[in-house]
Amino acid sequence: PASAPAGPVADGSAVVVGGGGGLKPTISLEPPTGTRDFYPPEMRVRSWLFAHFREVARQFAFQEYDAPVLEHDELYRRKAGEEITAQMYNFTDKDGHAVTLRPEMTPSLARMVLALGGKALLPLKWTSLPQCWRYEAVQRGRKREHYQWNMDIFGERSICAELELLAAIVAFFTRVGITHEDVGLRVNSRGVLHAVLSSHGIGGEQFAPVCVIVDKLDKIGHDAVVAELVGKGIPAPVGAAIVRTLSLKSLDELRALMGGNGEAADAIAELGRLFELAQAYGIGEWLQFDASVVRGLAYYTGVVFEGFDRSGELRAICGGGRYDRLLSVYGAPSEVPACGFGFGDCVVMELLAAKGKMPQLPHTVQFVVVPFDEAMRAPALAVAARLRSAGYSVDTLLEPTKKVKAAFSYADRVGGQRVVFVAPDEWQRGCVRIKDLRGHEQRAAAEGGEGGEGADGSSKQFDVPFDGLL
Ligand SMILES: Nc1ccc(Br)nc1
Repeated sequence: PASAPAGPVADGSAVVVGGGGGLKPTISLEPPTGTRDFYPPEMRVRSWLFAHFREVARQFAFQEYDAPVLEHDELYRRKAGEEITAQMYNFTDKDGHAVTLRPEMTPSLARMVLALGGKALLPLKWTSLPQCWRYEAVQRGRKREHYQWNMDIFGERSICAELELLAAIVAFFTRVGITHEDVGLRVNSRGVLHAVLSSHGIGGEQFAPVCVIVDKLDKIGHDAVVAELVGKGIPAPVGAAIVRTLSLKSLDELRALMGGNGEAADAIAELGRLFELAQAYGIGEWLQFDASVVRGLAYYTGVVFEGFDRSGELRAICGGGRYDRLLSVYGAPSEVPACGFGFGDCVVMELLAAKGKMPQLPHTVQFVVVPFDEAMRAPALAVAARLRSAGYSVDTLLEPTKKVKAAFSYADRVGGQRVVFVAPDEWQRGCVRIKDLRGHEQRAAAEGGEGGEGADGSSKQFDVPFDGLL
């Protein structure tokens, strides 16, 4: 504001950047299109969310890894018509290399596991919290980056791997106060789709593009899906049969339609086993079979799943599935079974806000050390150092002040819980004066006074020997 002083003042009030006249930035104050700044309040929420992700990963015995945000373009060359590969944030670098900001983490993970070769001790359970990117046309006005919690298991062919992943997702929701009445997990298997295509003599190379098209059913509708499948050489009656399997509402219906043996029957039996074991894990109420779940990534080969909010207001909260062929596609000498999920940081925030579960995370500091004057600055630093050596969070008032009000004003602003005054008289006696600010607003309200004084007139302040400050 124009009235704000140009420089620091000793009354503890905030100095406003750019005060003393209109701000005339010589740079853009906005981050690049589609990206976000995380100011401290938003960063506290993000750190809170990531801490829950990491704590669940720890409880499920996953190990954290990371990879460069920049990858070779070739890692994502899948030609299955996916949106994710059509919107890559890719470019040619100064060495002429075709590179891209990663649109997802799974290919980087597959590359790392393949690089380990025989040294990869399977099963392997790894987690990461990568920032992932896309380049969308500006008019869509959508974000171009998000953080996506990844959890993956390599080396386990049975649905016990999917069960760990689903249980981890449930554990996260439970930790943040979201219940199975708020959200659910839709589960299906691409094995059924693969069986339908095989039964019509349609080869494996068409499987991924068909899945990508069928995943658009909700968006473009039945006829458009069948038409796009025809465009991929899938006769309309086969396309209609595929779409029909997606509308089935139960495993029994699916079993009845697909018959009791062969690839479809195996996929259905696996799903039945998954739902049965889910009960033992205590997550049965969260899961439901949904034949329409396909997910839009080309490399899924088996069970697929997604988290959804039961109000129907939000987009998918998370999604994942089995991808047993990805390492083979990258050249692995034999098939390495794998499954995993991605859980973005945006939709879950909308969900928490809608459910009133957003955390209140004020900035707090345990001690604010205040030198009485310049002569007390050195002792004040010694006091701060001693408190920090004991593990406390300590802010030091950089501008000495004799005004208790100024000290309180600053301490209030930075969320200080106690103020440590370092003044000559107490220091002569080897002491500092500590004033407890916690709850003083309540005391002030109760007494209608300035606060800082106890109900019995005693102030919540006490002198403490410097040597006893631990
Ligand atoms: N794949 C991807 C990357 C970035 C965002 Br925002 N959404 C999806």
